[in-house]
Amino acid sequence: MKPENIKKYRAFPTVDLPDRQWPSRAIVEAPIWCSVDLRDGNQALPQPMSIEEKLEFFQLLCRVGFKQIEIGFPSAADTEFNFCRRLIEDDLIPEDVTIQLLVQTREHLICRSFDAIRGAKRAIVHIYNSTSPLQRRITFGDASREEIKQLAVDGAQLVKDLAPTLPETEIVLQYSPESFSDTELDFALECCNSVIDIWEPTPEKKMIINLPDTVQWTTPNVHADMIEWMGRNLNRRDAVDISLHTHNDRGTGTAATEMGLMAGADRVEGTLFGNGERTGNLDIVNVALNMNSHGIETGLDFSDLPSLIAVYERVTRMTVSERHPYAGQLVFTAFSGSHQDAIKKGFDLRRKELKENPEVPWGVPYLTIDPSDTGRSYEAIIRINSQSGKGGVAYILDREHGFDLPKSMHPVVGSRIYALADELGKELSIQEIRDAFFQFFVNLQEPLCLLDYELDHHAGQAGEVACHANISVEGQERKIEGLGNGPINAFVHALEQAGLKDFTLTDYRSHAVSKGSDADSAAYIQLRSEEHDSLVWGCGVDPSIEMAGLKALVSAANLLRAK
Ligand SMILES: CC(=O)SCCNC(=O)CCNC(=O)[C@H](O)C(C)(C)COP(=O)(O)OP(=O)(O)OC[C@H]1O[C@@H](n2cnc3c(N)ncnc32)[C@H](O)[C@@H]1OP(=O)(O)O
Ligand SMILES: CC(C)C(=O)C(=O)O
Ligand SMILES: [Mg+2]
Repeated sequence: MKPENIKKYRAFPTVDLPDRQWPSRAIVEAPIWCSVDLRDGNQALPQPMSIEEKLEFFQLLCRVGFKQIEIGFPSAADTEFNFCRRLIEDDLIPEDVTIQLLVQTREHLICRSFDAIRGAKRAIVHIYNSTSPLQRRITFGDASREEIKQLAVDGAQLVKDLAPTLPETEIVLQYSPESFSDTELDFALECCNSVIDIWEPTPEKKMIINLPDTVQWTTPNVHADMIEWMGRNLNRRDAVDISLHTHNDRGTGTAATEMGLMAGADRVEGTLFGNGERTGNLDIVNVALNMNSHGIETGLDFSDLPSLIAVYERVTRMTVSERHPYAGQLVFTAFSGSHQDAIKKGFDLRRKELKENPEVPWGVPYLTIDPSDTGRSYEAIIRINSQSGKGGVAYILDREHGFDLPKSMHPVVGSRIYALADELGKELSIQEIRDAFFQFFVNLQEPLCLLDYELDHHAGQAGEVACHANISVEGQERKIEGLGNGPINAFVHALEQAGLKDFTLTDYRSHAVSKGSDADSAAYIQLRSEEHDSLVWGCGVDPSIEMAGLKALVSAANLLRAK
């Protein structure tokens, strides 16, 4: 903003609460959760959900484990009303789930809402009126505090009067001093206490006081102070569940909710992935998974985020951004080399430690949780572009293609492959990484090519093997033979006899390839150039472990010649 424009804004007042307790408290248990996807989320969609879409979303919320679900604003529109009727008439509300509806403290709207819930076993009737000075002055045309409090009182009284007309329905009252976030605390308290006094809740039959961070005007610590102050001063505190309802205007919905819980709130309203007015409601997935990541059970099952996202994106026509906490496509993905190195080492060590102790606590650098706990596959964790490192390339070749490269081979393979990504100016797919590995290191046949070979295991002195091989060198076929204490040594000897050995074999590994359609073996051979004192690694892949070794040697010899 330009300085002259900033002058029109004012600092937000803080709360005088020198003995505040919340900063030294920790979250140790989950709150009561209430999804407001079908109301606050829905009311903010360019194209609100149809009845069928709301129904699919409702069933999804039930599967996740929500026991309280705000299903809409039935007095607002026929779709909303009919959705509520559909749930009740088709008996679609699970026994342990309570529906909640929202309604302004206006008589005709409350009456219509009662028509909507007729026949329900239990319903939370959520009434609200705006209370802030801004709304009193602007929305309600300079209404006095008394007039605004009266809206709350009249609304609560009407709900109390109507409740006995639905004897089969247990009515729970919820009151929101809407715009609580910029309401004077003493006035918010006055409105809430008036409603509590009318409803007369008991610890056995509680009511809900929802304190909405309708528009976030200030920092989350002030929100927490406000919640702690209200908790200390509300009438019948033991008969009231204090509920949080944060939005995200300052990008601090999650922080405000977590601090609000530390400040004593009992309940949290929010939506999946933070859909809702403007910057959205609190993202419940975020808060619940934050709790899981500290070892707290929440009663909400977010173990398959990809399938949740698929339904959410289809029915709301919103998208989950790539950087969205826990849910975004890229939030567990490392492109950069140093992160990949640490993650690969973390996973390797974890695999080892788990064998000794299946309960070993989570601890992988850069990953606050195990991505597989939210249904994310490991393949997305490390992706390769020009910023990547050897560890990342080795991880993909191992995890995705089954090639467990010797550690000293990582630098040469890594640098060759991320240089290719740089050259192409793009991320390499898993298949492209395999193709590049094969192109540069595996079964190389130029200029030296092993056409076929035979081994005689009873040749020479005890234990020696004779190798008779047909090779071609720059297109010229030759027959060569040699003796050694194994096939590779015998082949090396054959090359030496033919004047083709200008190297020393310095390392050799092999293993069965655990991925892929064919059962293959992979062998890795390191050669040192006798002339240039340089080292190269080559790889051979073949169904026969013997042939894989010979191919690895030929690949390495070819790489040495290309130096
Ligand atoms: C922060 C939140 O998310 S609050 C929830 C917001 N959600 C929605 O509004 C979605 C559903 N709403 C609707 O469909 C409509 O607004 C309805 C059906 C509820 C009401 O429709 P209408 O009466 O046609 O229009 P509208 O909402 O503009 O009504 C505004 C009037 O209600 C008054 N009003 C607003 N809230 C309240 C309240 N809680 N108690 C009493 N009066 C209220 C306003 O002061 C205004 O009065 P005025 O006409 O004398 O100026
Ligand atoms: C109706 C209330 C709870 C609301 O959605 C808000 O204040 O944000
Ligand atoms: Mg809201």
